[in-house]
Amino acid sequence: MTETVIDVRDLVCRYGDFEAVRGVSLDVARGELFALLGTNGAGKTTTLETLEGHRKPASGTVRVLGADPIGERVAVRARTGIMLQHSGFAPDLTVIETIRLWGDLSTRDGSAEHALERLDLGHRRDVRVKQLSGGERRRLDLAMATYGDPPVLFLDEPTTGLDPESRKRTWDVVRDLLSGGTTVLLTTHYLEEAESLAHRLAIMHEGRIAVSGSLTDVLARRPASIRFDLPHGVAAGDLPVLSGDVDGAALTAGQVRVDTRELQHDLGAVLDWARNRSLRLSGLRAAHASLDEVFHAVRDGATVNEEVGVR
Ligand SMILES: Nc1ncnc2c1ncn2[C@@H]1O[C@H](COP(=O)(O)OP(=O)(O)OP(=O)(O)O)[C@@H](O)[C@H]1O
Repeated sequence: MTETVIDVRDLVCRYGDFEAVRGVSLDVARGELFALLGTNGAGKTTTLETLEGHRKPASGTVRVLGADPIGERVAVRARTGIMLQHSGFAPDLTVIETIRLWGDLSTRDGSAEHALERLDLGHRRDVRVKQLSGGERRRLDLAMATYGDPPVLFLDEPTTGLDPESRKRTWDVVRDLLSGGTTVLLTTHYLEEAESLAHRLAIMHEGRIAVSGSLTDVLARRPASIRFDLPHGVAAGDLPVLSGDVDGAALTAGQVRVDTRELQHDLGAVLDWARNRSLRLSGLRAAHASLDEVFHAVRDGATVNEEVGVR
């Protein structure tokens, strides 16, 4: 049986009269990475802050390793690594002094050198924090969050501002931690980060989870597409009967664009049709919806309140 490490039930958070989180439920199993995506102001950071014990829910429950992050703060903090969206460093301390200070404050045992090496910061150990690049600071943040190998990590936009190379290096570190059994809840604005790392994900919009599940579950919320150029001499009425919708305006312009929930069936029908007529379909493309398309549909309100795949 999979062990639930992070459990959020019907979470509501308010800032004064404003309801920033409006009934969010999610769970994350041991060794799993759950990515929380969403529009600006969707409530991702607020959700994360309640799990980190920084914010008291207006209602609902949050549990980390079975404990209440506020009521059992000391026990939970010792076992969670937190990477905030914005962190404050003492600018005149060196990198190694910063992480050692962190180690002294932490209730976890760990090695400052190991934490730095893991994030490829060993060669920067004697540099003052104020001299680090933005990307190096972000890596120092992650080194501090992962100091002493906590079993749970909360990462709030860990790769924002990193160049693609540094981002990929960070992903490798996160993958290593996952394979060692670490449980991760991550927020990000980079959809490819969620595609690359997440076992499951949710897209939040205006305080609610609009859609969640595995990547396959989430992509299945939007129709797949089939595209090809209308072959020369073929009339629109000659096209095969498909379960999906054919875009009439595109057809007038000589393009066949079909949005379908039955990709395999409709693609098979198109290929059979072309083979029987010895037609060559130029520009043929068939694809599931992308995460980007699902995200935009959520932002535009198309799939809000259609949760899928929540265990
Ligand atoms: N301290 C605060 N006081 C009042 N409103 C706040 C406060 N912090 C956040 N909010 C509001 O709550 C909502 C959720 O904010 P939150 O930071 O959780 O969103 P987010 O999904 O993390 O956004 P982003 O992707 O932009 O970081 C937003 O409308 C935000 O303006």
